[in-house]
Amino acid sequence: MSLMKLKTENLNVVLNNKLVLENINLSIPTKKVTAFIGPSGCGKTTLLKSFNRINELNSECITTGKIYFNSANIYQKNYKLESLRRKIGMVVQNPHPFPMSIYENIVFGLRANNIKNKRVLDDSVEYTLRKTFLWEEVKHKLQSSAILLSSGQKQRLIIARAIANSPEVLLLDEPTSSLDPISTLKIEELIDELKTEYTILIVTHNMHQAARISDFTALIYNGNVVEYDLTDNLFTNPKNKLTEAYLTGRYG
Ligand SMILES: Nc1ncnc2c1ncn2[C@@H]1O[C@H](COP(=O)(O)OP(=O)(O)OP(=O)(O)O)[C@@H](O)[C@H]1O
Repeated sequence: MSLMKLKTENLNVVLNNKLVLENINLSIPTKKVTAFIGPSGCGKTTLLKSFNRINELNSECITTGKIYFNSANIYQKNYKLESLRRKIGMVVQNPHPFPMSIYENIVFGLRANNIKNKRVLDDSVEYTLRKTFLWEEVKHKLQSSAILLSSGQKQRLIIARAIANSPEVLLLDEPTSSLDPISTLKIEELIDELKTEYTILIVTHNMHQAARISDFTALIYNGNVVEYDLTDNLFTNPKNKLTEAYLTGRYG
């Protein structure tokens, strides 16, 4: 378990009376990139959102089973959700920074935690912007509105904002689907850099992207894990006929 950051055990998710995820058993290794691929509607995003219990914001969601995070079951009663969501940050498809300055976007979570020391806030802004390769691009305009950044810069800012909360895990839900090829490449390089410090789970529609950036891949189909393996194995030597059919474009 020590090399595993997250582990699901018989995870089922029902949304509005529909069984969306069925008996998911996955171990997610620490400081690796794990990709979830599969056809539209198969349950990838729901699976991603189960790792920080965001699904529960939908009152019609019923989750059963367990997810261990650092060996504690996050679905146990009284698990502290606020700390869970700080430690497991999430970045979604369309980058929407808060309508405030670049600086304030990044320190938002710190301020919410009552951190007021200017030096600490400044350091966090510089550290996270350097980490996301944005510092040189924005250091002269930290007080400008984040809304004015390009889409690719906004997505890196949102990753910087997640990192400012000192997470252990980053959940990325199709983080490049609205970006141009150059911005996509920058995010992919960033993910490669970030995995030295964080455990990364990514949902992507783009199989080439999964093959390029992930260490492990799970193919989800109809709410089930069809195959989960090292990305190289899954793409070059799939064990399941369904995986082979999906990878060769015969369905999905
Ligand atoms: N709030 C909801 N109520 C009922 N069903 C839902 C709800 N949200 C999602 N679903 C259904 O759950 C299934 C899985 O959705 P999910 O968004 O997890 O799939 P996905 O694989 O991420 O899809 P995509 O690749 O299109 O984003 C779909 O059939 C979807 O229609």
